[in-house]
This record gives sequence, C-alpha cells and structure tokens, in this order.
Amino acid sequence: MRKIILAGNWKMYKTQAESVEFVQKFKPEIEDTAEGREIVLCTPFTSLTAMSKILHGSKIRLGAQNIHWEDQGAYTGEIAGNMLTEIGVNYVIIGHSERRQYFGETDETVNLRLKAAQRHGMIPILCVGETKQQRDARQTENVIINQLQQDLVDIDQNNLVIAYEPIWAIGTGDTCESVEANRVIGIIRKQLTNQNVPIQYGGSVKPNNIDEIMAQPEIDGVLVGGASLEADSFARIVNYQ
Ligand SMILES: O=C[C@H](O)COP(=O)(O)O
Repeated sequence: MRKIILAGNWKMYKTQAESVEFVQKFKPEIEDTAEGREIVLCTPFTSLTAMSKILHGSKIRLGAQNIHWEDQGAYTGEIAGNMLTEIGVNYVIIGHSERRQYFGETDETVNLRLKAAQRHGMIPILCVGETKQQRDARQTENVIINQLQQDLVDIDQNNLVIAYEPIWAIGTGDTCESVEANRVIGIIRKQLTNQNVPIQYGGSVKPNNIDEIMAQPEIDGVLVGGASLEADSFARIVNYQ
C-alpha cells in the first residue's frame, strides 16, 4: 500500500518566529486529520531547529529544501546531511525546478544529493517536471523519463518520494488538469522498479482543487508552495475529502 504524503514547501518564506507562529495555529487544525496521511513541512534552514522542537511529539514531520552531496568540506553556503539529521530532519526536497533553473542544479548533482540524503537516513523528495515549451512540443514524457533515468541511478527506491511538478503550473494558478497529472504520474510509475514509491503532484495546489487532485488513483499526495504558507489553507489541503 502506498503512503499519502502532503508536504508544504515554504521556499524562501518565513522567519523562525513566523514559522513557530504558523505551527501554533496549524496544530489544532489537523488534530482530526485522517489516519495514514503524512504531513511534512519543508522550511528554510533557519527555522529547522525551532521547528524540530515545536513539532516534537506531533504528527508533523520536518523537511529541508536542500542537502550537499559531501559530508563536509569547503562548500560555502551549502548544508551537510548530518547537520540536518542532528536537528531531526526527516525529508529533504531535491531537484526542485527553481534550483535547476536558478542555481545550476543538474541531473548529475541531483543524483549525488539523493544519495547523500539516503546515506544520512532521510527520505528525499525528488522533483521532476517539464517546461511549458517542452509540453507544447509534446516532449513531456521524454523529458520526465530522461530526468528519472539520470536522477535515479543507484538510488534505493524503498526510501524515496517523487513529486511531479510541471514547471508551467508552479506559482501560476495554472494547475495541471488532475486527469493529466494522473496520466503523467502513471508514466513515472512505469519507470520505477518499486511500484509503492509515493508520487506527489505539485503546481498551484489550492484548497479548491485538492479534492479533485487526491481523487486520482495514481496521485499519492501533493507538494504545495504558496498555499502551504497560511495555516488555514494548508490545513484545508491536508484535510481533503
Ligand atoms: O514545491 C512546490 C511547488 O513549487 C509548487 O508551488 P505552488 O504551489 O506555489 O505552485
């Protein structure tokens, strides 16, 4: 049976105080969330320590947004696996399109970061997805298969989450039709040796489209940006019908 994972990616939003304030409001709103739904908050590095403390004993898991592939070294501005695990980080987002687009992330470095996350006992959330131009040129399938083939070399599929995030749907309000997201996620699943890898959809997920998205049989959860920043909005998402 596949796990349902509902993750918020806060990107470069929220100070430590704002992160704690969110949790204080959010916790009571998820008291009655259905069993079997894993809720994850992927916060900025600066919030992780405070979040770990305030989330202790709750059903919310903690995620980071990057990890370096080396365990230590002269890599200014990077973060190592043991720095995250010492705080109690469980998940780490890797290969998000914003990192591929703005920070030179390649499939090779994505693969190295995935290995580092698993080596340190964290569950990586691997993001894949096509641009609008690639979709219009009917290259979606090829682009995704190509990313997976390179990103997943020697990766343990027993400790992995994949997020299908069509780049054109991120932060645009232009959600991928849920049936289409389901189709692409089905294609992703065919590339995997482990059919139980949870595969999320990400891209303009909101309280008003979550029910339809989660009704799709291939979709095992969501990776939410903008709509995870407000406690009420993210609570509505994790409490989908
Ligand atoms: O990681 C999350 C995605 O980039 C989706 O962001 P969004 O929900 O703001 O479109």
